[in-house]
Amino acid sequence: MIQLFPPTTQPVTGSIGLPASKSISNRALILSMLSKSTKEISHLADCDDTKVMLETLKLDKKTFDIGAAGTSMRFLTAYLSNLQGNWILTGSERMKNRPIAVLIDALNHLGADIEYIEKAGYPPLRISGKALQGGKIKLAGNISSQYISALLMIAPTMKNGLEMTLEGKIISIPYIRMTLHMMEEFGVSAKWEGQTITIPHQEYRPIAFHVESDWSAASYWYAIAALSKGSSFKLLGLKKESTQGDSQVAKIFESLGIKSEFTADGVVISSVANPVSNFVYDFINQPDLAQTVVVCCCLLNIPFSFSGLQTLKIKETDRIAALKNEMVKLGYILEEPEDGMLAWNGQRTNPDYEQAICTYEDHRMAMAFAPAALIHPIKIEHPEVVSKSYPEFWSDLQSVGFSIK
Ligand SMILES: O=C(O)C1=C[C@@H](OP(=O)(O)O)[C@@H](O)[C@H](O)C1
Ligand SMILES: C=C(OP(=O)(O)O)C(=O)O
Repeated sequence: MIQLFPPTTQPVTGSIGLPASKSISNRALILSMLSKSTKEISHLADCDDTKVMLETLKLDKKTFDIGAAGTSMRFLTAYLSNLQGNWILTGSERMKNRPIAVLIDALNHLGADIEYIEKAGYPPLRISGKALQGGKIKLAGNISSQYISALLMIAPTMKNGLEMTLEGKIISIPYIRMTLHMMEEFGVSAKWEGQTITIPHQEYRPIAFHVESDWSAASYWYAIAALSKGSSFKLLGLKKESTQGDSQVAKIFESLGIKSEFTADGVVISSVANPVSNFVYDFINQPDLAQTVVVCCCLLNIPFSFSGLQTLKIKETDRIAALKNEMVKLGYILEEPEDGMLAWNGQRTNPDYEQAICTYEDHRMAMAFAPAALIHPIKIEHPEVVSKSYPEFWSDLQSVGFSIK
């Protein structure tokens, strides 16, 4: 557990070399394998979720423990089911409770041979890999876009390609677009019309690839800027025109008083204006920003009504329950008016600063609550969880004057 203290001098300023995007890194690694590329992937993420991907893709074992990495589990399931050999994929206790049936049913329908080792519908998985023929499938588009990205990436390698029809409301769309965009960079084209994505059989082209910095990681710096009037940070390696849906954080925080100015090597963010007095937002396309914005709005005393949060229950933890449990320790009472929503009407209770914030093996719980140190005394349990996506998070905070005990 750590106790986090704010910088003694404010406003806070600094230049932050953000981590590389794990979403882009993990796609680049799969696409690089599929294109048989020996070319460099530069600025590859150095986080747990990418390390486990790199380790597994060495294929020097038969059983791989994927830990808590959702993208790695889903992308590797599709990749290995299409590759000759017998493989076992397992993961953390939480991973064994994150659903994967939609992906397994789709792959098995395409001719894959994947069995559940413990509980039906969840990892661990036994995969008898073989070249898949491809064809037509239908699958739910409203549970996790990672199943869709996993299937899309192997699609052009299958003899008959893939025609995928998505059922229900499609969630996390920017991540699907990111996959298709990167596949295009690796030489493969796709057609997306309505609910159907079609990818004929094609060859991937090996290319050198540079990974952008992570816009989701940038969100914690936006929150710090919003909570410390007059503060300013340069966030290195971010691009305005990004395939990352979480680049929308710049727009979201405009409502919270933050200006974003793009330069050749990143973005300069500064707190310049007063925030809105009430905030309504639909996070369906940016689920990973929700925790940052929920915590930040409470701390700014801005009542909110947020929707599009239905997928938060099956991420690293049930993030809706975790936010409600932990915000109350700081004295904010959140409500869940209906499934997929979280709201705060300004209702407060006495905070209990003796209670540390629990992080539930969720990196984003630790990082979303860290900015709270600017307003409340705060202790955070298991701060090491940040290594899932942002290993240098605490040292970056220290570099701008936060202290940790
Ligand atoms: O494809 C990706 O890189 C991701 C997709 C999203 O998951 P869902 O599609 O399950 O919402 C997101 O939450 C996750 O952190 C990364
Ligand atoms: C949901 C996340 O990751 P994943 O699903 O890849 O484990 C995340 O990083 O917030």
